Amino acid sequence: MQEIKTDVLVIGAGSGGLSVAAGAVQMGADVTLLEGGEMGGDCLNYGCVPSKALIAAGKHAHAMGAGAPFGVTPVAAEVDYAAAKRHVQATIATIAPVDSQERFEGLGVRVIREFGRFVDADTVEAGDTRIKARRIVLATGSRPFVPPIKGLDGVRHYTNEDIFELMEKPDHLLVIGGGPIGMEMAQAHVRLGCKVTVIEGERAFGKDDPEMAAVVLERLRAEGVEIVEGAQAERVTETGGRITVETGKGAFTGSHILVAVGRKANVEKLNLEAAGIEYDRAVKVGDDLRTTNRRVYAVGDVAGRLQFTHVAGYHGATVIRPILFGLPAKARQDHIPWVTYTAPELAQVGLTEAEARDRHGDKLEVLRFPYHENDRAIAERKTEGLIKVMVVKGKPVGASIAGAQAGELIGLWALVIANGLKIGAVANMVAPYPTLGEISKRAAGQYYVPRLFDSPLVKRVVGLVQRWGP
Ligand SMILES: Cc1cc2nc3c(=O)[nH]c(=O)nc-3n(C[C@H](O)[C@H](O)[C@H](O)COP(=O)(O)OP(=O)(O)OC[C@H]3O[C@@H](n4cnc5c(N)ncnc54)[C@H](O)[C@@H]3O)c2cc1C
Ligand SMILES: NC(=O)c1ccc[n+]([C@@H]2O[C@H](COP(=O)([O-])OP(=O)(O)OC[C@H]3O[C@@H](n4cnc5c(N)ncnc54)[C@H](O)[C@@H]3O)[C@@H](O)[C@H]2O)c1
Repeated sequence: MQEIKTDVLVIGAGSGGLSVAAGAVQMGADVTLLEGGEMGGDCLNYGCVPSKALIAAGKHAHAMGAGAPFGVTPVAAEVDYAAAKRHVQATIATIAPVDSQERFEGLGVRVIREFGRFVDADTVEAGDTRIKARRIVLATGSRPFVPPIKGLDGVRHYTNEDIFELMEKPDHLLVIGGGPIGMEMAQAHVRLGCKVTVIEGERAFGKDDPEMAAVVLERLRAEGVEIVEGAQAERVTETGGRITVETGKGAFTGSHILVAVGRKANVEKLNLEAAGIEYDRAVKVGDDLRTTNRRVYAVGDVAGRLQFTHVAGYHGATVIRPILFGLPAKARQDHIPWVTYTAPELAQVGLTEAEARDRHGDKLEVLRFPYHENDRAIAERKTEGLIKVMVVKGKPVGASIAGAQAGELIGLWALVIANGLKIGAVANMVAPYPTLGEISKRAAGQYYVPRLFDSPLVKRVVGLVQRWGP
C-alpha cells in the first residue's frame, strides 16, 4: 500500500469537488482528488448537461411545428431520436475536457481514480493508496432514489443515469415523479414525438409557487403531456412489453418507464463511522459546512441542502476560506436561485409568496407584472407567464418568474437579494427596449404606483409647485 500525505483531500470529482480542488491547488495547497466514477460527476454525465442538450433537440422539433402565427408553414418534424441522443453525447464530450483528469493534473492536482473509504478520522484509503490529509472535503454527490414500489425491481426501468443512453425512441414514456427531472424529460420527449404520461404522487413542481407552476403545467398539457397529480405509483407490472403503473387514480400503460422521484446521498462507500462523521439522509453539516468531524467538510448534494450544480460550486468556494486561510465562512441559502428548463421556464430565488407571507405577514408586498404586457414578448408570441417579487420594507426577499427566459431573468433578482439591495435599485435601472428584462423593471415600478400615483400628498405638492413654482 502506497502512503501519501496531502493538505486537502477531495472525495468526488463532480461540480463541488472540482471547485474545491481547482481553487485550493491554484492558491498553493497540495491537493489530492479521488473519483471512483466519471470525472465531472452527475451534472456533466447524467444531469444538467445531457438534459439541457436533449431539451435543445426538443425545442428544435417543436419550433418546426409552431411557425403558423409568424407566417411560416408548420411542418411535422421528422425526429431521429438516436441522432438527438448523439447530440447529447457530443455535448458531453465537448464540455468534458474542462472537468478532465488531464486538466486537473495540469493544474497540479494529484488525481486518483478510485472510490475513497475512511479508515480513521483523517485517513482515507483509495485502491492501493492510503492518504493522510490535513483537511478532507466530501463531495460525493447523490444518485437517483428508486423507491420500493411493488414490482418495480422486476421491470426494466430508467433513471437519469441511463435514460440518456437509450437510443430507441420510447413509444410511450411513463415518468414517475413530477419534479424538475420528470418535467424537463417529459417535455423533451413529447416534443421529440413520444407519448408521455407523468405520474405524480402529490403536486407537480411541488417545490415551486403553485401559481407559477400552473403556467408551465398548462403549456405542458397543451403540448400533449398527460400529467396526473395526486397519483402515487403503487405497483408496476409488465406484460408483453407493455408496462403498467397502478396508482390510486387508475392504471397507466406505456412502453418505457423513467423513475425521477428524488435523490439519495452517496454515503455508503465512505465508511463514515470510522471518521466519526454523522449522517442520516445526507451528511450532517452546519452552515459552515463542517461535519461532526472538524477536519472534514461536506459540499454539494451530499450535504443534503439545495441540490444544484451552482450550489455545489458555491459550497466549494465557501469551504476554501476556512481550509486555506483559517477564516470563518458560512453558506447561505436565502439567495440561491433555481430554474427548471421547461418551456416556459420556471425560476425562483429567495422566498416564494407563501413562505414570505408566513414569515412576514402583513409587511409583505407582492409586486407582479405579466409577460403579455411586455412588447418583446408580444413580438415573439411568448406572452404566457408573469413575474412576482416579494418585498418587505422596500427590500426584495424573493422573486418568482414563470415565462420565456425566466432562468436568465432571475439572475438580476439573485444579485439584488444576495446584496440586500432595495427595490429602488431595480426601478432606477434603465432597461434596454425591447427586452424581456423590462418585466423586472416594470415589476419594481409597481412598488411606487400607489406611493406616487395614488397619493393625495404627492398630488397636493405637484399642484402647489405648478401654481407657485417659478
Ligand atoms: C437529470 C438531472 C438534471 C439536472 N439539471 C440541473 C440543472 O440544470 N442545473 C443545476 O444546477 N443542477 C442540475 N442538476 C443537479 C446537479 O447535477 C447536482 O446538484 C450536482 O451534480 C451536484 O454536484 P456534486 O459535486 O455534489 O455531486 P456529483 O456531481 O454527483 O459528483 C459526485 C462525484 O463523486 C463520486 N463519488 C461518489 N462516492 C465516491 C467515493 N466514495 N470516492 C470517490 N468518488 C466518489 C461520484 O462518482 C461522482 O462523480 C440535475 C440533476 C439531474 C439528475
Ligand atoms: N433544472 C434543474 O436545476 C434541475 C433539473 C433536474 C434535477 N435537479 C435537481 O435534482 C433534484 C431531484 O429531482 P427530482 O425531480 O428527481 O426530485 P424531486 O424530489 O424534486 O421530485 C420528485 C417528485 O416525485 C414525486 N414522487 C415521489 N414518490 C412518488 C411515487 N411513488 N409516485 C409518484 N410520484 C412520486 C414527489 O412527490 C416529487 O414531486 C431536484 O430537486 C434538483 O435539486 C435540478
